[in-house]
Amino acid sequence: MSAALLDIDHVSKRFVKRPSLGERIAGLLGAGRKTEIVRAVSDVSLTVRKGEVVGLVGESGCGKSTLGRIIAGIYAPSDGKVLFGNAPVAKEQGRRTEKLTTQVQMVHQDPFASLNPRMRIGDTVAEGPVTHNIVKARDADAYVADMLGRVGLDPSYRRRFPHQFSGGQRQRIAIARALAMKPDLLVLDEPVASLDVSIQAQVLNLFMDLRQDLDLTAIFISHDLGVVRHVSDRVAIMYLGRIVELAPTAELYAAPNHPYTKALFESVPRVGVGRKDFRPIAGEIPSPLHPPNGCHFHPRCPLAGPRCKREAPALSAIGPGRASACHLNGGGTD
Ligand SMILES: Nc1ncnc2c1ncn2[C@@H]1O[C@H](COP(=O)(O)OP(=O)(O)OP(=O)(O)O)[C@@H](O)[C@H]1O
Repeated sequence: MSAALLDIDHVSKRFVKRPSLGERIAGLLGAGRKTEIVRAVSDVSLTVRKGEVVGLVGESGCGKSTLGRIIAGIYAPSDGKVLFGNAPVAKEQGRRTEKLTTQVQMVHQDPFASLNPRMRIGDTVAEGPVTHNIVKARDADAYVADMLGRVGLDPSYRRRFPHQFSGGQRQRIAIARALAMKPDLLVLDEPVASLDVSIQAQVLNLFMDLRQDLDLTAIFISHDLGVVRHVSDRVAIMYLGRIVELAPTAELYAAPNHPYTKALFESVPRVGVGRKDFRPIAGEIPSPLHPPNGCHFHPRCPLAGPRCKREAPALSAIGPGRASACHLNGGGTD
């Protein structure tokens, strides 16, 4: 088994949500909202080995992007630490977060928003590697041409602007930009969610090819269980800021353990004319401003007992390489 490359150690992230001007004025009249704390990520620990792809799955708002940004050094955690090759990925400088490594790169969901519309894509791809002395300015043009070729784009496209590309091509450019930094770890945040299904398959296949060619390690964030199954070696299921289940992909899909994971699988519509064999998860995701006590999933869990309301279950081993955070696995729910 290869060595740990990334060590996420008891990481939490809280955002301070301040009231808007209107809410502050309403506050003066006794009806406003106070400053509140959003608990986006709560006490997450995860180790990722070199060459591994770990999928991060969960419903909207469960903290996937926030965790991804912490791993990429864009946000500093409120508590805990993220070590990449035994060194921190970021540190806080007053109110700013300073990223300390170029070896972790992130690919964002919306390739149009993440590319500067006024820059030729060749300059966009070259900017990071030249700034960080990964390539000399005089060699940048050939370097960019090589990177575009790797992601299946014609190298002559480097003189074009982002608006001249389709969504799938823009996502390839975003991947080329990240790869140009010669990263050891990629964090891909919903990289295909904004693309048509047929284009999604092309970008996923590109990722799989690059993974093999470059021996990439990656965190692949998605709400789509089908996509994650295709690309990941292991999967972490998140619910309201916590990892509730972690397992090798094949085992998770064959036999999910946590009631939330099971509910998530059952909520996925399956292909089949006139079939109605999916069940949406009952109830709403609670707000991370006021997460429920105990197990965060208990208000929606068909198996919850009194203990689930009072005590948060720890993410504990349930078999080799598998962990789940449910009282049903030990001690019961009473
Ligand atoms: N900068 C921020 N300030 C305040 N709250 C934030 C900030 N970023 C995220 N949040 C809140 O933190 C929670 C987790 O958000 P996050 O984007 O990490 O979830 P997600 O699982 O990636 O969801 P989605 O798939 O919709 O992006 C949400 O309630 C979100 O509103």
